[in-house]
Formats: sequence, C-alpha cells, structure tokens
Amino acid sequence: MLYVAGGGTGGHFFPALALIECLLEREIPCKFVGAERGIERKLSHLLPVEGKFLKVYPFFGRSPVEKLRSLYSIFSSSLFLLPKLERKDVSIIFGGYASLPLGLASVLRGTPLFLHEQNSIPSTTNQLLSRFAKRVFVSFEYSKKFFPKEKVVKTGLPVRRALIDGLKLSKEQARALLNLSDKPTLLVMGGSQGAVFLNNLAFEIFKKTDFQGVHITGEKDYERFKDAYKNMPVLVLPFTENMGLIYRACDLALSRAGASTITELSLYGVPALFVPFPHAIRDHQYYNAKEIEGLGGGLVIRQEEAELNTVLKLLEKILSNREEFSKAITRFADQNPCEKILNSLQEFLPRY
Ligand SMILES: CC(=O)N[C@H]1[C@@H](OP(=O)(O)OP(=O)(O)OC[C@H]2O[C@@H](n3ccc(=O)[nH]c3=O)[C@H](O)[C@@H]2O)O[C@H](CO)[C@@H](O)[C@@H]1O
Repeated sequence: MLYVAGGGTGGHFFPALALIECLLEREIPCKFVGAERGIERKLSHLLPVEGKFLKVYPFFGRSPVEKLRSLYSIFSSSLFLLPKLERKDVSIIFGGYASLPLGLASVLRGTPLFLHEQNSIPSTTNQLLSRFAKRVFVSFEYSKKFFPKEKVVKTGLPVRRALIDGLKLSKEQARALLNLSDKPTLLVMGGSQGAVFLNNLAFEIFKKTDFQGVHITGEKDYERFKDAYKNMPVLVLPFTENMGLIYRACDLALSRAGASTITELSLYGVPALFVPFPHAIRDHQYYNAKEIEGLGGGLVIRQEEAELNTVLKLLEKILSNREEFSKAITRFADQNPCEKILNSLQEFLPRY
C-alpha cells in the first residue's frame, strides 16, 4: 500500500489530495492519513480513497501545556500506525503536524519514506525526517539548499484535478458564470483560512477604485463582509470549492503567499501582489513570494508597509503590465509534478 499524509491546513492537504488523484488514475492503490481536527476532516468528501484521521494536535505557536499534548499525540499516533505498516508499504508525506505520525512510523518500521516540501523554507517535520527519506520533492528552488543534495528532486506542487479543470474555460465564460463584466477584476484571498488584514484592505480597495472583484474572506471573517458590498460589483465568498473558475475570471490578485496559492495563480497566469503572512514559520511565505517576484510574475510587500495608497500603486503597476507579469508567473507552474514524483517512486513500485 502507498500511504499519503498531509493536512492541518489546506496548504498541506490539497497537494496530498492532488497526488492521490494521480495515483488512482494510474490504478496505484493508496490510503490517506490526516488529522481529526484539520481541514481534511471537513473536506473528507473530496477524498476518493479511505482516510484515517488521527487525534493529533499542532505543536508550533502553542502554549507549553499544548505542546506537551501535541508531542504525546504525535507519538501515540505513530505507535498506532506502526503495526499497520507492512514492509512493502511506501509513505509520502506533505509536512505539517498531521503527517508527522506517518513519517515517524515509517522511520521506525524502516519502510521507504518520501517527503514533499511545499515551501521555500522547510517545515521542521520535513527537515527532521529528510535524513531518513529516500527523496525530498520540492516546489521552490530556494528550498533545495536545506536538504541533502542527492535526495532533492524539484517536482513542483501537485494541483487538484478540480482546479486544473477550470483551465478549460475561457475568461469570458468564467466571468459570465460569476456574473462579472469585462472590467479589470481583482481576486483577494488569504489562503485556505482567509486573512483578516487582507479582508480589511480589500474593502478599502473596492470602495476607492472601480475594480470589480472576488473577495474570499475565509469562514471566520465572512459575517463581517457578507453584506458589505451592496451595489458594488464584488462577489464575496467565505470559501469555495471551485477556485479554478475564480482564477480563470480574474486579471490579478492580492494574496498571501502560500505554496498552493502561488502554484495555482501560476497555472492560470494570474499575477499577484503578495502580502506574505508575517507570522508564517521562518517567514517562508516571504521567500515563496520573493521567488515569484524574481521571475517577474508578481510583486511583494511586507504587511507593515501595505497601506492603501502604496498597495493601489503596486496593483496599478501590475495591471498596466499585465501581459508580461502574467507570462512570467506561468514560468513557475511545473507542467507535471505528479509525473515527476511517480518517476522517482518507480524503483519502489515493484515492491507491491
Ligand atoms: C498561514 C500559513 O502558514 N499558511 C501556510 C499554509 O497555507 P494555506 O493552507 O493557506 O495554503 P496555500 O495558500 O498553500 O493554499 C490554499 C489552498 O486553499 C485553496 N482554497 C482557498 C480558498 C478557497 O476559497 N478555496 C480553496 O480551495 C486554494 O485553492 C489552495 O489550494 O500551508 C501552505 C503549504 O505548506 C504554506 O505555503 C502557507 O504559508
């Protein structure tokens, strides 16, 4: 069996889900492992395979008591998984606390372990486990230096089938479906959970400009904005399972700089002004965004500098050079991440 683990936030879960979709297309049997309290539990209807949801808790950014609980939950979950792993099983983990138990169980059992690092600066989970892994798959050039050279393979980040399907639509079709006109269209999104800072900024932008737009607030902040755009051409959503349609309809984005968001924007050629989440572990969102800025596919501004007028100027700069920015950001999207991952797994597949 091939076990795929990843979760906690959408950023860890969605690429794991995307890989599972590819594995199934090739009739490779697999199972998913995630966390009971992670986003993967809520979105488990998207999983086309059996999922095991562990009672495991996050470690970073928690109080000392919560950290103890987290460590206990990680070790007890690993011990729970251990007897389930057979020697011929292979594990691929996508980082985060939700995937650590499978990683540890695989190390203890001595079964082949593969890692995918989504970000430019690795998670502690992946860095710890990399010494035991057969290969480490990465999305960003910048992250290569954190792992043993001989193990790193730059594959890019797998993207879910539902997201790729949106590419079949034209911009006009997508806008018609969303009831949007052909005016410049701004997408504002703060990753899988939304971002209060971007939500406030978005409201100011839409009030002051004649951008039409899509504003994804995140579930927690939706109440504040759901009626805020009366008589304005702004579609406000808490969360959508149809991001492909949204990306297709938009000309540019104001966004956090999570790895999946960046990869998806790149796939759709939507350039962005990135305001990285300032408290992301080891500031990884800033380095993610910097790689895109380096390619010419977007601009980056620190949250503390992101006041309305500066942001408007930068958005205007992107909009007036949209074609070049758009072409440049597409260079980041790797054409076939799943294929590259499967090629690396190939020598282990006969073990089934
Ligand atoms: C605050 C923080 O630390 N965030 C991290 C978290 O991000 P986060 O979970 O926010 O993840 P990403 O930005 O990578 O991805 C967001 C995902 O949510 C999806 N989406 C979003 C809104 C919506 O309405 N519908 C929807 O499906 C997007 O299509 C995308 O696939 O994990 C990522 C992967 O390790 C990191 O790069 C991010 O830095």
